[in-house]
Amino acid sequence: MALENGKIYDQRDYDSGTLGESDLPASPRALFESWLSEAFDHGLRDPNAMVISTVDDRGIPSSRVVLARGADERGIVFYTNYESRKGREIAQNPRVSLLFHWRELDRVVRIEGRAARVSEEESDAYFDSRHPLSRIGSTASPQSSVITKDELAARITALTAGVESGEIELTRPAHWGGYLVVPDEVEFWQGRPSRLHDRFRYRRDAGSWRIDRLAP
Ligand SMILES: Cc1cc2nc3c(=O)[nH]c(=O)nc-3n(C[C@H](O)[C@H](O)[C@H](O)COP(=O)(O)O)c2cc1C
Ligand code: PXP
Repeated sequence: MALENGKIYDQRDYDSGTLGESDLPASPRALFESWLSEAFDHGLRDPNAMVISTVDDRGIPSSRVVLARGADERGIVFYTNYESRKGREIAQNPRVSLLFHWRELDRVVRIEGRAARVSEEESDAYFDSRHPLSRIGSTASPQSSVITKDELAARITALTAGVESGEIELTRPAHWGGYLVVPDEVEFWQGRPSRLHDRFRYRRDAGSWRIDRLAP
């Protein structure tokens, strides 16, 4: 047991690999994609899971896990309820922070950027690809609202009955869709022994990316 008298004892060293100047492409995209592929190849569970932090209009931050569903030349895409806490906060302040932690590889990627809704067509296409029960869940659930178990069950039952009878078509509801996070800053962190980690930060700079090594 690592928890004793309120203190947590665990001093694992990080020694899965290194990251050096010669490993760094000119833009962060290629390195992100190779780290994500390695996380999948390693058989990690939910390698596309990331923490997204938002802030409300008082500057109070909040974080939760979502699944990245796209990574391309534009940035990172994820899907959620636009009326959820995170959706309301993004509407007030589009600045977000993303964090991927692949602990079995001793790697972290931190991304700071702005979130904006993807096109209706892009959201429709992703919604239509989802498991039917996930489509029902995200249509019926007023994510982040206070709700009773009975009320949620009633909403799911009513929607399921409507879909099964053919009265309701399970198309994407207006309250659910994707966000694209366009990065301004990306940090790659590779854990190293004795806490002397390799850290490189990419920042947008006059149309290209400036790269700096950061102290661990
Ligand atoms: C592994 C994992 C993946 C998740 N993926 C998503 C997701 O892609 N979209 C989503 O809305 N919620 C997802 N959730 C649930 C969120 O963590 C969160 O509970 C929900 O989005 C409500 O957050 P909010 O009230 O802060 O807006 C996921 C949770 C976990 C643990
Ligand atoms: C509430 C919620 N919404 C959306 C998702 C992502 O669903 P999908 O795998 O269909 O993209 C999850 C995954 O856990 C979730 O918990």
